[in-house]
Amino acid sequence: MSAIVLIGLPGAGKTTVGRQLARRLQLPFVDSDQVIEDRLGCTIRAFFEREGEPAFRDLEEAVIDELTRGPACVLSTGGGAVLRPANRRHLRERGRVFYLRAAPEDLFRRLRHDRTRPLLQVADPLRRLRELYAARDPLYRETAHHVVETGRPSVTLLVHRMLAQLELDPSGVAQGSSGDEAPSGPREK
Ligand SMILES: Nc1ncnc2c1ncn2[C@@H]1O[C@H](COP(=O)(O)OP(=O)(O)O)[C@@H](O)[C@H]1O
Ligand SMILES: O=C(O)C1=C[C@@H](OP(=O)(O)O)[C@@H](O)[C@H](O)C1
Ligand SMILES: [Mg+2]
Repeated sequence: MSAIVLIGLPGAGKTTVGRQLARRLQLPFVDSDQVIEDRLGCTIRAFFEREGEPAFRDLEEAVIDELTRGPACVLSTGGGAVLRPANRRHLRERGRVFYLRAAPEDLFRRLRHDRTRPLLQVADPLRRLRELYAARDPLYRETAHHVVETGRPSVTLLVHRMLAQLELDPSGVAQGSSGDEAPSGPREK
């Protein structure tokens, strides 16, 4: 296993939880959005506005391919990483994937003053989050090995729960039902 991967909608806590999880596991923390911003030399929001979403997705796909081949790490992705089939395959086959799930209303509460998320700079961001949830929840579930409910628990508690999952199943091989396994069929590795 090379990467412990966090996926989920904007505001789910991928960056925040991933950083703390990496610290606990003494693994490097990598955020694919941060890698992209470092390479671009500008923010993702600025790049989205200048070049459009498809150009961002091309870059994101290349970065995810590269990072999932790299050394062991905790890898937090951008919320749209699961849109490309190649990303879904690479993340699931090369990593241990946690879907951080939260309801659109919780995400809206966390992000309503955040101006860095390009897809949410619209008149009705809650409606947009509901649309994103409807479109992407099946893709997150298809990609994930574990689903973690993130609406109420603190970041620290979430990290504890993820560490417990990793201890239950350290090899990445399914060991029967543990209550929060993603119902997405047999493991592929
Ligand atoms: N479990 C949580 N409880 C409360 N606030 C959270 C939780 N997880 C993340 N946050 C807050 O939500 C916001 C978005 O978190 P972030 O890590 O940037 O999400 P993502 O990377 O998934 O978009 C941040 O302000 C963060 O502090
Ligand atoms: O949901 C998305 O499509 C996106 C989410 C962002 O990351 P966060 O999930 O960390 O906001 C970032 O990758 C980009 O703005 C696109
Ligand atoms: Mg993030």
